[in-house]
Amino acid sequence: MGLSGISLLTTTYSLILQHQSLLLCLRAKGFGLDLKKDMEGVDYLSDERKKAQFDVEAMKIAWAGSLEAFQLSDRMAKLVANDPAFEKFTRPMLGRKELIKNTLRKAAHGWKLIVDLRLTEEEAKWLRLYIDEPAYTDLHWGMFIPAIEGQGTEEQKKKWLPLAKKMQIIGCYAQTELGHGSNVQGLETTATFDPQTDEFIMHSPTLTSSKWWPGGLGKASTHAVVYARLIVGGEFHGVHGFIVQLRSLDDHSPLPGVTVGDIGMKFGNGAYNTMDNGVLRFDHVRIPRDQMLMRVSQVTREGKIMQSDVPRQLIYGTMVYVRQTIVADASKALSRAVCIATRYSAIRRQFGSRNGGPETQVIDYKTQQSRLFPLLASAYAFRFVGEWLKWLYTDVKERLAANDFSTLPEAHACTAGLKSLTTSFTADGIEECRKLCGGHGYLVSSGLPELFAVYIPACTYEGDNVVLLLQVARFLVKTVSELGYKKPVGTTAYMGRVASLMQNNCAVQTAEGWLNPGAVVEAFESRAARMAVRCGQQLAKYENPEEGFAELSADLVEASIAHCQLIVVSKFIEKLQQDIPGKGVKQTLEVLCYVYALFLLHKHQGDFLATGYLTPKQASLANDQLRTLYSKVRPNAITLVDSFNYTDHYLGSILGRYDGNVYPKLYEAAWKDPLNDSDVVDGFYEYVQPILKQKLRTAKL
Ligand SMILES: CCCCCCCCCCCCCCCCCCC/C=C/C(=O)SCCNC(=O)CCNC(=O)[C@H](O)C(C)(C)COP(=O)(O)OP(=O)(O)OC[C@H]1O[C@@H](n2cnc3c(N)ncnc32)[C@H](O)[C@@H]1OP(=O)(O)O
Ligand SMILES: Cc1cc2nc3c(=O)[nH]c(=O)nc-3n(C[C@H](O)[C@H](O)[C@H](O)COP(=O)(O)OP(=O)(O)OC[C@H]3O[C@@H](n4cnc5c(N)ncnc54)[C@H](O)[C@@H]3O)c2cc1C
Repeated sequence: MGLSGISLLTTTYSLILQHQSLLLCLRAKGFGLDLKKDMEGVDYLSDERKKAQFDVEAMKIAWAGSLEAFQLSDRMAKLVANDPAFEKFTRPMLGRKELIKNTLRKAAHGWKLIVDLRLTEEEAKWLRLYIDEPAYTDLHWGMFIPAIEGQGTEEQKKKWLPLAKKMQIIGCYAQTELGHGSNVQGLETTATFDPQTDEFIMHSPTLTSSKWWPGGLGKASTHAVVYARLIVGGEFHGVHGFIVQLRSLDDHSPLPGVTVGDIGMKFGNGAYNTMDNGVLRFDHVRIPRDQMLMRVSQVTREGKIMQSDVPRQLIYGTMVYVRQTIVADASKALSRAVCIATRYSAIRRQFGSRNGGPETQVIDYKTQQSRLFPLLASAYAFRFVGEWLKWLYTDVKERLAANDFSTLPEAHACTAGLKSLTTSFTADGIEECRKLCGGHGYLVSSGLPELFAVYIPACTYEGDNVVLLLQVARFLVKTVSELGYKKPVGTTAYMGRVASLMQNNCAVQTAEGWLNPGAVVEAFESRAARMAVRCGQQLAKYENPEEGFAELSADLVEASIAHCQLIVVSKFIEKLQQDIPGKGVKQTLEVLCYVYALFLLHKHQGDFLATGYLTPKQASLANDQLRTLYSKVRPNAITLVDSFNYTDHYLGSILGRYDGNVYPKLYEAAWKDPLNDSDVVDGFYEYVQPILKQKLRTAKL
């Protein structure tokens, strides 16, 4: 018997096992048989795993970034998965109060582990990821502490950071208000200096000045960094951050003049409802002068404003930091959804049975591949661009500490643009994964609805994605307008070759011609440069640049997307120029890199054609190549998602189980639903039976 014969037999056998275990479960409900007799311990995806053309263990390390990073992440994943305190299956069924209490309990347990096991900051971040539940601690560690680190003076850091890092105070980041989020300069909360008492008076003068949204504010925080209009001597001196105590450290009650609470339920069950997003109002609350974060500007005892050499934009610095972390998190959320959809697509069969043989695995349908594999490739692309962005941010942070602010504008543009690009794509990608799983994807037990609900606000928080792309557009327009006298550097260096990028057209003649990193990068550079220059030319027609910018904003957003996609493609290609050990690892990543680039090229071919860089024939060759690439991904699909090294606990999905034992577990889970605790539903006798028993007086229905 040939290899294919053996494989057919094994597949058929796996299928029979699945059907057997399903039958056992069915009987379990109907005839009282033991559910445990389902095929626990069988790996239904083992055939798929045998198809891998690369070393999976080496790919896990490439995905993690290094052996050490892999080991660290793996240790934390197992620590969480093996600790019953972090169970999360019941989460979507909890009421809000229970949900929040449950989250507080988990956060306390997580903190205890951090202290008892003396975990490093890096380990704590992985622990948080695998606990997989948004909590007030995210804002405390992710925004309150970074705001003090970035905007506080040495003295302020010395006073507040030890308290915060030992969690003797809990802080949040209170910027957004009911009336303003995007427009930070439009905030209405006031901080008025009182020279008599050497204090600031924090006040909420209008309803719309109420702080609204800050995570951790609603119920947990004792303190906040509050962004408010600085008023000294009756004059407005811009928006600044102030450390304000909100609740008593004894009994947690709000301090006098402070009104604080939760803003209410958000989208989905469980999901982001584990977070106490809050509302906050001040009624002339006094704080000492030294609680204004004073690295950027200082207010003296006499009420003088002193500006340091630090640019004003540093007040927005915490957002740059968090946007960078959000890019790294996009690859985690997308890869998680893709892992679920890929494994399930290999288990799920529909149509195509011949002579009583097995039906076709849905992953073998070309349409399924053309929807799923670009998402898989994007997860890897975002992982590598996130790695690069972390490096960029670390570099900027070191420079800022040394008062070198030269790279801040580029860091702002990159973090804003990539945050927008990766979160929008990931949110859409998770929903696509749900659809790729058919009906079962809509079940909470697939893990996808909650993942979607918890993820989508990433398109809004830390800057609405369109508002952020407009920031990138400002940066691009400025770069284009300075081309005559200033050499562009960093991610806009390609603009320095704008003349040739505008002139030279694509030289690709065959589908294989697209398997060339130079050709791919040049295509993305030309498209981005041409779109930015075109916007610049259009803008020049307006007398008032702001009016022109507003009028052309939709085109400017598209130019920003083109620029950001170029960054992701280039960073993937640069990654592949590094040494990546392991049999077949680099080759497999090369395939994914081309899938990512050519998928984008196909999706946005309108841009490439309209800018005149490509001919329709060349665009069509790219699509031909894409089809070939999908066939190369297919045998590696399962092991590519195994390489994320996600535990079943983290995935939280029956469809995405490592062993592929989907049907029995779905069936079992259904019977665990509280609705199935009794055969006759609560309310039947009051509301259903009377209808059944009614005697209709009219026969017209
Ligand atoms: C269990 C135990 C656990 C243990 C702990 C473990 C550790 C856990 C760690 C967890 C980490 C996770 C952290 C992540 C959590 C994520 C949760 C998210 C919660 C959400 C928070 C928020 O949403 S906070 C609020 C965010 N708000 C915004 O983003 C507002 C968006 N708006 C703006 O950014 C701005 O207002 C603006 C940029 C859109 C406009 O501002 P403005 O009108 O002032 O500016 P201009 O357009 O005129 O620009 C002026 C000038 O400034 C430049 N610029 C703008 N922004 C920046 C910037 N950020 N940095 C640098 N420069 C900037 C701009 O380019 C202009 O420059 P010119 O040179 O003048 O052109
Ligand atoms: C889950 C969640 C958690 C949050 N956590 C915090 C937190 O911890 N701390 C905090 O301070 N804030 C927090 N926020 C608030 C968040 O930062 C803001 O909601 C966000 O910055 C968007 O601002 P906005 O709500 O004012 O949107 P808006 O600006 O009102 O956006 C509404 C629409 O207008 C469009 N728009 C706005 N301005 C422009 C423009 N100039 N040009 C074109 N279109 C425009 C937008 O694209 C969008 O379509 C959180 C929000 C959410 C959803």
